[in-house]
Formats: sequence, structure tokens, C-alpha cells
Amino acid sequence: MFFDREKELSKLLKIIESEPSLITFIYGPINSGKTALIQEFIRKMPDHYVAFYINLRATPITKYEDFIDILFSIEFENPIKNLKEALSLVISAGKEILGIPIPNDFLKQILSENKPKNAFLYITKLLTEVKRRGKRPILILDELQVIGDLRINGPLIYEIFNFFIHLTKEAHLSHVFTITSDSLFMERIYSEAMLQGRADYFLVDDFDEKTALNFLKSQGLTEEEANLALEYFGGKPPYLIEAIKHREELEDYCKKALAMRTRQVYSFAYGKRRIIKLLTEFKNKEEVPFTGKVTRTLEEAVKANILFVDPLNGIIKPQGRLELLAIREALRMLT
Ligand SMILES: Nc1ncnc2c1ncn2[C@@H]1O[C@H](COP(=O)(O)OP(=O)(O)OP(=O)(O)O)[C@@H](O)[C@H]1O
Repeated sequence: MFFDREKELSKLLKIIESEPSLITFIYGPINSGKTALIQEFIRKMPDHYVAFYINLRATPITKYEDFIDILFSIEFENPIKNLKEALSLVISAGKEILGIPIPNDFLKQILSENKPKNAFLYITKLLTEVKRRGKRPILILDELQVIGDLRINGPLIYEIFNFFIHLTKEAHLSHVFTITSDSLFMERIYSEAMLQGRADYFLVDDFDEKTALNFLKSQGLTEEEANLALEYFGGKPPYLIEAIKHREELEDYCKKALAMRTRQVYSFAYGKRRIIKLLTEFKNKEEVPFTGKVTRTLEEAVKANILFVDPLNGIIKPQGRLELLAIREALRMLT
């Protein structure tokens, strides 16, 4: 059951009403509900849209072939013979299609040439035809950070950005949404010169306090139980879902979850003075300013899923309420 996110949904639906001109980068802390929101967004889109949804984390991507496999997600049982067949597949797909249909011969050619540009040229051609048939295409790439360091002749990400800029700002052909929960990757994107003026940023944070309380109460928790869950888990949807499941022994469940997260933070920071110093900033504060410099220490804490960097709002904060409490507990044991 999907809950709320009315504000975010109406903003996203508004974006697609206008002509595509910017790439939208959706980002947020781990498990804040980005993918769930995008899935609901697709459900709520009017019928004349078709979303091509590509989840780059579906299988590991280490080389060009893996990327092409996911992009053209070979989910079709029968080989597609030509562009006309690919197009009718899209037109009859409804509002969402996983991967991009491509004629078999073309796919073989693209794989043998090892040039991402040719794959992108094909997609442009297909999207142009989709638009000509009266449907409005939307391209969605989930977990974009997965290909952040992939090189095919040169860094793939730049070719992708060029392609996205073409689809949006230049050709106004398709809206492009990318999703990532890797805030270091997001920081790289935010300071990327080639994206200046060509990108928009959309934060999907954990539920705010009121929404989280409403969510918990809508699932049958009493005011007191809801407040207890909120105290430990803030508005992180999957944690709240687990809390609901453990309603019968809620207090015990909350304490155990915190003890476990505390152990993880403790062993991450143990013996590392610079890490302890960074975490100490959260002893009395919930967030601190982000100066724009990603130090090695910050990088480690983000990679360990303890801290989250929001480059747009210029803040660093724990990934969620549980992490904030765990940092404070761990600091008590470490100092
Ligand atoms: N609005 C919501 N209503 C109900 N459940 C939600 C909502 N948002 C997220 N969830 C649940 O929380 C879990 C995590 O959500 P989701 O996978 O969308 O997060 P994410 O931000 O995409 O995660 P990641 O950081 O791994 O990319 C899912 O099981 C999802 O069903």
C-alpha cells in the first residue's frame, strides 16, 4: 500500500506537463522511498504517457555488454524484427515498459560496435516515432550511480549526460528522470560543469513527522505507539513498516534495532579519531553545513551509509533518525 507523497507526486506530474527541457535528478537518503514514489508516479501519469523504466541495479554492470543488456532489457520472448515491431510493442505496452524494445539485428550490431552513441541514436529514433504516434515518452533510469565509473572508450556517464541533454534541452523529445541514493555521486553531478543550467534536482527525503505519524496511525498504531516508533525511526518508510509488524513487542523491537545500528556505527568508528571527530558534530545537532568539500572521512561515512550529503541544500546529516541515535550512543561508548 502506497502512502501519501501527495506533494511530491503533484510536483512530478507538473514537470511532465511542460515541454522537456531539463534532466531531473531525484535523490535522497537511503530507503527514503524514491523508487516507490516513481512507481506511484507512473501509475498516476495520464494514459498518453509511456515511461521507459530501467533499473541499473537489476544485475551487476561491469562492462559495455551488461549496460546494453539492461538498457534494452531483453524481456521480450520473441525477437523483434524491425523498428515498426518495436514501436507497436511500446504503443501497446500501457504506461510502463521495462527496458527499450530493439530489433534483434540492431542489438547485435550495437553490441559488436562498442559505441554507446549508436545505442543512444537508436533510442532517439524510437522515441521520435513514439511521439509521432501521439504518446509522450519518459525515460527513467534508477540507480544511475551504478555506471558512475564505467568506461567504454571514455567515461560512459558523459556520453549519457550528452544524450540526456539532447533529449531534453535540445530536442525537447522526452522527459528524463534519474534516481540515486548515493549522495557522493549526487554531489559529483551537482558540481558537474556540463550539467549547469541543464538539470533540475528533486529531493525525496524520509516522511516528515506529521506524515510518519499519519502513516503509523493509518496502520492501526495508537498515538503512543506511533510516537515511540517515530522517536526511533523518524520517517524512514521501511523501518516504519517493520515497526508496524512488531507492534506486539514494539519497545523491545525499537531498542534492539538501535542496539544493532549502534554496534555497526561503533565498529565503523572504533580507533579512527578523524571519524569520531566528524560524528561528534552530531552530538547536539541533527545536521551540519556542507561546505562543498568531500573529505576522505566524509566519503567513508557516506559509503558506510551512516551520513547523507545533500549538496543542493548544503547540509550533511545522518541517513535517518536511527542513525542519528546510533551515532550518539556509539559516541558515548567511544569517548
Ligand atoms: N510512500 C510509501 N508508502 C508505503 N511504503 C513505502 C513508501 N515509500 C517507500 N515505501 C516502502 O519502503 C521501502 C523502501 O522504499 P524504496 O525502495 O522506494 O526506497 P529507495 O529510496 O528507492 O531505496 P534506495 O535508497 O535503496 O534506492 C519499500 O519497501 C517501499 O515499499
